Formats: sequence, C-alpha cells, structure tokens
Amino acid sequence: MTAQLIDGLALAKATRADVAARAAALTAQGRQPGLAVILVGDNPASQVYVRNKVKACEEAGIRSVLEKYEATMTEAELLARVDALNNDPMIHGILVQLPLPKHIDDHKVIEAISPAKDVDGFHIASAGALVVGEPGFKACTPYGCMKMLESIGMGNLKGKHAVVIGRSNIVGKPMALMLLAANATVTVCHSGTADLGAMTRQADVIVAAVGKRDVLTADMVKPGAVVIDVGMNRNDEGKLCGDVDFDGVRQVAGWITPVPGGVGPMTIAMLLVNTLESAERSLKSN
Ligand SMILES: Nc1nc2c(c(=O)[nH]1)N[C@@H](CN(C=O)c1ccc(C(=O)N[C@@H](CCC(=O)O)C(=O)O)cc1)CN2
Repeated sequence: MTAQLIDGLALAKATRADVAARAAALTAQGRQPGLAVILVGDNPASQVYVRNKVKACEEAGIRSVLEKYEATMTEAELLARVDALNNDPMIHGILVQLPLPKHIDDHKVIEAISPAKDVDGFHIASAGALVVGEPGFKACTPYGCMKMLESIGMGNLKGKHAVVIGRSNIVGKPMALMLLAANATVTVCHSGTADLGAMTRQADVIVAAVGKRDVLTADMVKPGAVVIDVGMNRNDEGKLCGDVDFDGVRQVAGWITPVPGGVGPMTIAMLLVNTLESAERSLKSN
C-alpha cells in the first residue's frame, strides 16, 4: 500500500480563497479585517514566516501591519505595543512571532494580548475555552490539522484512536483537545512514554509534533492509519523534513501529510480564518 497525500498547499489555497471572499464582504461594510504582526529580532526563519503571513493577508484582502523591532527591545516596550494594539479598533488580530529573544518572557507577552484578538490561540483564555468547549480562537497548527482530517472525511473520529506525539502548549496539548472534541479516543505520548511504538501501532490517526526527525518509522504504524506530520527539521543534506520517516511510513499508512506542503501552509491559512472571524465578531458586537 502507498499512502495518499493530504495536500496542505491545495487545502490552504482553497481556505484562503474562502477567507478572501468573506473579507471582501466585510470590507464592503466598512470593516476590513486587520492583523498586527510583531517581529522582535532577526531570526531568519521567523523573518520568512512573517513575510509569508503578510503576503497571505495581502492576497486575502486583510490589512496587515508589520511591526519589526530590534532584538534589544525590552519586555516593557513590547508589552506597551501590545497594549496599544489591544486598544486599536482597526486591529482584529495580534500576533507576536515566536520565538522571542531570551530576555523577554513569551508567556507574559501572550497573556497581555486581549483574548478577543488572540488569533494565534495561545492565550490561556483561548486554551481554557478549548478545554470546556466554549467558543474561542483555536491554535492555528492543530486547527489546520483538524481541517486536513475533515478534508479526507475524518472530521468525526467516533470509534477511532488518535495518538498525539508531543505535549507542547501550542501544538500537542491543543491537538489532543481538538481530537477529543471530534470524538476520538486520544492518547498523548511524550519523552516519558515507555514504548512509543506500542502506542502508535494502535492508532487510526497519528499526529507527530516533536521537532525531531524519524520519530515515527514504518514499523510503528498500523496499515491504513492517517499520519499527520507537524515537524519541521533539516536532514543531513540540509533539506526540510518532518518528524516522520516519510518514505518508509508512506508504504504503510493510508494517508500522510508531506513536509513541506502539508501542515505548514495550513497554519497560515488558519491564522487568516481566525483574523477574519475576529473581525466578523467585532462587527456583530457593535
Ligand atoms: N506566533 C507564532 N509563532 C510561531 C508559530 C505560530 O503559529 N505563531 N508557528 C511556528 C512558525 N510558523 C508560523 O509562524 C510557520 C512555520 C512553517 C510554515 C510553513 O508553511 N512551512 C512550509 C515550509 C517552509 C520552508 O520551506 O522553510 C511547509 O511546511 O510547507 C508556516 C508557518 C513557530 N512560531
């Protein structure tokens, strides 16, 4: 068996086209969605991601405001910028690109963003909303993974076992909660898991989100399982690769996401969805 590919690029393109149509309708009512993107420092990867977000906004008719600061910016200065953007009625979403320089407490900065503008879905209020099933912004990467599952008819996971590898606050934990909300039986594995393969071999859906290549190999996958690869690593040749041994696992899995061209593009597409929905909510509440 060779797995079918879940094409994140194509799904992201369709999602962004839908956002563009809805953004145009809002703009026609005098409420163009607005996203503020804050980049502190000169991390080369962050510069690329931020550029891609700004470009995606432009293409979808979302106004973006990019604020770039030197790595020497203080935490107090950054908090003051977040506060100003919280109070700017033209801004519906605020995104602070991570990682931040070490002298800035990213937790403190995220908590300073108004939950009503937390389009990254990282605020404790957004995480709490997900826990109790209340409306709130969903973290973009796991939200994108759920959309990929929906795209192959796996939106309802009743009777299915999902295994998440990784327990980060921005991917692993919200991913587990979203899978649970879709009725899956969920197992979260991590560095303290005794026998990872014994867990993954039981799974109908596996989400690998560790940040380490070859965490999941073919012998660890049940034939026909769906494999979602959130990882972004470099192999020995410097080529981008995920957490999954793609060539091996694709011989066993039923569906698999590639890296690049899988989860990454969906992360940006879901950021646009969250920004648009924030603008739609603000229109309703006025
Ligand atoms: N504030 C945030 N910071 C960070 C987030 C985030 O969601 N919010 N996530 C990551 C980085 N990230 C978005 O910011 C991101 C990373 C990768 C991609 C992507 O499309 N990757 C491509 C490959 C790109 C390449 O060739 O290098 C792919 O997978 O096809 C999108 C977004 C950390 N920080």
